[in-house]
Amino acid sequence: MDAEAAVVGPLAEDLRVLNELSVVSEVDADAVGRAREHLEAARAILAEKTLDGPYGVRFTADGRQRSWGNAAVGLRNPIAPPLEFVKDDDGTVRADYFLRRGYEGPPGLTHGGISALILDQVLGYTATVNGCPGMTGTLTLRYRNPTPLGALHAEARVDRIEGIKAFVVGHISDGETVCVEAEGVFILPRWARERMAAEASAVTEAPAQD
Ligand SMILES: CCCCC/C=C\C/C=C\C/C=C\C/C=C\CCCC(=O)SCCNC(=O)CCNC(=O)[C@H](O)C(C)(C)COP(=O)(O)OP(=O)(O)OC[C@H]1O[C@@H](n2cnc3c(N)ncnc32)[C@H](O)[C@@H]1OP(=O)(O)O
Repeated sequence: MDAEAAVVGPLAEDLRVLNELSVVSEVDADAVGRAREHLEAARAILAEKTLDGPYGVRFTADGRQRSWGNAAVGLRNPIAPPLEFVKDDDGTVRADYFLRRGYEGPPGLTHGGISALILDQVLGYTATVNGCPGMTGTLTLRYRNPTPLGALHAEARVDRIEGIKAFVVGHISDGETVCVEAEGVFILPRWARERMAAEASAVTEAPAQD
């Protein structure tokens, strides 16, 4: 982990814990007030210097990609569980992750929208690392069984690629039972196709070099 990650990663992790405590803490009103005074002090320090816009995608000096603001995988983003992906030799992508009690939807269970967030990211990443990056065009979910909170597993594989479209399938399980199944169509957008075509023709038309 690089030096910046070692500083900002633990901040996001602290905020994940605070998010859960906001839901489950049973301390009295006086204690809540005291906690908020500390949070106000932290807010003032962190707000001293900020980006003007979203984090976006950044690159390190050696070319590694940082999606640190991403709501599913972002190292800096306390909303992100976060997910960490492993890619198998056959192109399958897997993630073991843990959902704290702040991700609740139905009582005691994972919110269905959170499962959609996770599957969108897992399937989209799978398309990208299998050579067909794209925006989510359509994401179809089947909520087969209730999804618990806690330790969960997601995985995805490319079903087929048709030109600019990757058809990806995947699921979330609790280790034993498949809870949510997903199918996604990921499409290389027109603007990206046009940019790539322009770059290809610029290379073709470049004068020969001695
Ligand atoms: C070098 C550049 C690389 C560029 C990479 C670009 C993106 C990569 C982004 C991230 C990758 C990184 C990691 C992955 C992680 C993240 C996963 C989360 C991703 C998201 O969270 S992302 C947010 C939600 N997502 C949107 O915000 C999309 C909004 N929307 C649009 O940006 C356009 O709407 C788009 C691009 C979908 C299509 O636009 P377009 O102009 O390219 O489409 P066009 O009309 O040319 O159709 C071309 C062919 O796609 C078919 N088609 C069109 N729309 C369809 C649809 N909705 N469903 C199924 N098929 C569809 C047509 O039927 C035709 O098919 P056919 O050729 O067979 O006739």
